[in-house]
Amino acid sequence: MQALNVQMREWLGTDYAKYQYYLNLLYSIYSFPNIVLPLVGGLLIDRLSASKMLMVFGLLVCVGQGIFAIGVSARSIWAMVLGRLIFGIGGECLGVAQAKIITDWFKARWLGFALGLNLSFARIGTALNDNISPVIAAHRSGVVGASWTGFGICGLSFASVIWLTYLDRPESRTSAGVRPDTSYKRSDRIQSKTNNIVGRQAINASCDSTMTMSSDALDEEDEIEKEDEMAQDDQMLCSEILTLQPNFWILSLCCIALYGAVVPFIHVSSDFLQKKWYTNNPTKAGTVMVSFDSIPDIVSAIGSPLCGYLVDKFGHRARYIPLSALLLIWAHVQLGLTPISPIVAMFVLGLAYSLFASALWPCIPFLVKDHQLGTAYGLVTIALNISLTVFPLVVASILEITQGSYSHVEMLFIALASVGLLLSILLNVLDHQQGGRLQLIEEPSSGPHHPEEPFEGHRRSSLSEQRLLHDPYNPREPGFEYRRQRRYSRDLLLEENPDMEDVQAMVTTRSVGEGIITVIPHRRRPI
Ligand SMILES: C[C@H](NC(=O)[C@@H](N)CCCCN)C(=O)O
Repeated sequence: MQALNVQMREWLGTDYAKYQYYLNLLYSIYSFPNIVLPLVGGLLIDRLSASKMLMVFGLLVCVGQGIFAIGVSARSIWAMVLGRLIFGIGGECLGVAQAKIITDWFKARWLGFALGLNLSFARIGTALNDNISPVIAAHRSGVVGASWTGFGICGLSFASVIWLTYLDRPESRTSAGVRPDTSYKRSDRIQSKTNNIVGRQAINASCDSTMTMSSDALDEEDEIEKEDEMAQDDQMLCSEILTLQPNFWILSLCCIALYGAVVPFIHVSSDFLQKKWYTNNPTKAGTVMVSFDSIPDIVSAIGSPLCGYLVDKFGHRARYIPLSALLLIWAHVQLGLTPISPIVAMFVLGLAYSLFASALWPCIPFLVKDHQLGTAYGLVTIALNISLTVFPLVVASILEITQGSYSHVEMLFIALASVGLLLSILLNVLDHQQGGRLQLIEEPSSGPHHPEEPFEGHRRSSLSEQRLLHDPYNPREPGFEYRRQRRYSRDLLLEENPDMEDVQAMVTTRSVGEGIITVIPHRRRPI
């Protein structure tokens, strides 16, 4: 929207004041419903399935952009508003579903890098939109052409949603050892429970059964049944939101403060930079500002996957957050209170943006249980949208009251970054007291898996870090099912030619009907 500012106003034929009202309305209508709806989206993702919901949200994005483009073609502001409303609901919930799927697949390794790469594509999209939309609009087709180009891109995005849904199907998850999606797990569990019951009845009923069960195997079966019962309870309930740990809520507050110190600034940065540095040189401002505006997004497009990689490699993810808050304070002090050229400060801002976004989102899976992930991402997305709704309005009010004084606006951003700094220090202190879960290293596994290893994947962790892991064999611990599956598939894969006898030693087989057996992977216990 901002990219097409002038051209859109000319196309709609409205005066400056009315257009500013429309522009704010189009932005607010995107964020406002997302103060609540990502929670609904997240709960649906946890209770149904991330890839099914991804399809729904992807469709909403296409429908929303289609209605918006129709509105632009017909010069109907209300159709444009409706389009943005639907686009916003779809877009933000789509982000929640994406994060959930990425976490499911990369939780044990490369999570920071994978989430960072996802952020990188969002930033590239923003930078391309900022720079290419005005060029398209400057040609014969104008803003109508630019809006329909946007619709075409949403169509391409929907095609990749379909592809992703295919890649993320239950069988691929199972064969890759990835935690199955909720709806599949539930039907699968009902089936396996039925099989267990049938198997047990068959064994109990036939004294002459050729299959005898050792007492160990019977214990194992009892444990599996107990796990099944416990897992039945592991459906995300709304009431569980209140039981999420304080560190999760502090992280959400960090999200409000830090995004609030970056995104609303990017929205006004073009005007600010022109007023402060290029007042007497509008031509230079006109040519330079496009790229200046995009510096934080471009730096973040490159920086986010790199920072994500650092987080994966060296851990300490929560420590990057106060560091990024310090960088934000530096950038805003330099921009707001000094006459030094803004280029360096804009780079620093982009670096901080990369750093906190790629550290903050990968913290979430370390703070909630697996079945709460969608809801947790939804809640942090709500925090993000509170920030994106409230602070642009605060910036607009400050500009109105101070008659356009950007020094006062910069004071707001410095204050937000400082609040982010304090909150992130508090997060680190609390996390340290609880054993440092947020600082763990998740490293790509390479060598063989040792049976005594207490957690899935190879990881360099200090003793204090390991102490907090409690019992990784406890079905109530976050990621239990995931770890069991990973152990099982890794054990099979590590054998170049898995010998059937070895495989049999890892599983219990049950005859549950004529010609039908169930295979239950054994739980490995630490030696
Ligand atoms: C994760 C976070 N998401 C957002 O800020 C969303 N509002 C979508 C932004 C899409 C890019 N303009 C982020 O991108 O850091």
